[in-house]
Amino acid sequence: SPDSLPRFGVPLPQDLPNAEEELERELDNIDKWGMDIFRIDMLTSHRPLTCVSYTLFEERNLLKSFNIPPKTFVTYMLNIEEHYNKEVKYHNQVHAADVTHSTHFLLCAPALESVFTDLEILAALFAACIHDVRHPGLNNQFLVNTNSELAIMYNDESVLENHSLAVAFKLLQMDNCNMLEALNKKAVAAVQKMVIDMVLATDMVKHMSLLAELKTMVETKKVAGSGVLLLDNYSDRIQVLKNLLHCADLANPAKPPDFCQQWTQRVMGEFFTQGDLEKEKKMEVSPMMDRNTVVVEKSQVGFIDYIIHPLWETWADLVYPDAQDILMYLEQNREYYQGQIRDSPPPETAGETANGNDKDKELHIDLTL
Ligand SMILES: CC1(C)CC(=O)N(CC(=O)N2CCC(N3N=C(c4ccc(OC(F)F)c(OC(F)F)c4)[C@H]4CC=CC[C@H]4C3=O)CC2)C(=O)C1
Ligand SMILES: [Mg+2]
Ligand SMILES: [Zn+2]
Repeated sequence: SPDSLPRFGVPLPQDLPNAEEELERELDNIDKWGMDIFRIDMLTSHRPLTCVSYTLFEERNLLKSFNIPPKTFVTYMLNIEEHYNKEVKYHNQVHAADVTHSTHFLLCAPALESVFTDLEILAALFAACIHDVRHPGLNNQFLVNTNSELAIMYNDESVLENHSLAVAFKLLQMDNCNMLEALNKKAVAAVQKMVIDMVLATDMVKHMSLLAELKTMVETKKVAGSGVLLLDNYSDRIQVLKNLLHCADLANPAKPPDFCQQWTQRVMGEFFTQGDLEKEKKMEVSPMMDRNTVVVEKSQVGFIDYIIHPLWETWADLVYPDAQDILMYLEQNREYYQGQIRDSPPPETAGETANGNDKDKELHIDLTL
């Protein structure tokens, strides 16, 4: 019947004869880390978020469990997808679909089996879908420095993250978009609180404190007899979910090399666009955003060494041994970028400078001159 939904939630491109079977083949990998989200973006005429989220909610039986009418779910998700900015090179609907898929994969870890309730899983997937909606391709610092409407609205505090949350909950109230309408008030309030806590935790200014808490949790990790994590209070449960979404948001360097490199191209394209705008406005150009000075490969090695590897190493400890393959991709990508840095000096041996002098002696001489 005409009002029945397309099989994958979204209409497929007419000019691609076997789009449906191609898409089915890609979605067969939905439980795998290496699913090709870029191909799904192409096969769905740039609606990967609605397609992936609809497929995941169906696979996890969440539509039936929470009496979410499929039509309402798809209407809301298409609306959310429309509110991601296609002109933005990185923080667009493909990133949202990728983070949603990565969130699903991380929730599948055996160490987390039957740890989270369906309501918590719904909240985590929903948070991933909406976490960057209406992202302008500019970072919080820029919005604050330019006294933007948004920065004033949110008093300079996690401006983008607050904005995405407000837009997502506002869209829920539009005609036949309220996918949570069948949940009781208590459940809606619980989902809303978890989604807010998780999305606010994707602001990179929270990274170091989030990682410190995760490290503490790993050190004091309580495991049930079956090997699954024991999380017996909201604070511990939401802390794992915050870190899970943060890991999904920071998963690009831990993906297969060709996907990692596509994400890098996209994010540098977005960063350089902001850098150009900062130059135009005679502002100081933000780190890693000056297209004339940035060495992309060096930025990636630094990003992996300072941010990505410490986080993923800790996550891998928490769910040991479930994230070992992800760590392998991360180390492989780090070596790739390190190798791409032209005339990169050989790794220094301990205690010697490049020309073989002893570091301390050389430094001493400098100090006395
Ligand atoms: C300069 C250093 C030696 C020391 C240092 O402090 N940092 C961190 C840093 O400078 N940051 C922190 C992360 C910020 N950031 N960066 C993102 C991002 C995504 C994908 C990237 O490439 C590839 F994976 F696709 C990427 O590459 C990077 F090299 F640019 C950056 C987003 C992460 C989450 C939310 C929004 C985006 C966000 O807030 C940017 C500023 C260092 O990186 C190394
Ligand atoms: Mg964000
Ligand atoms: Zn994001």
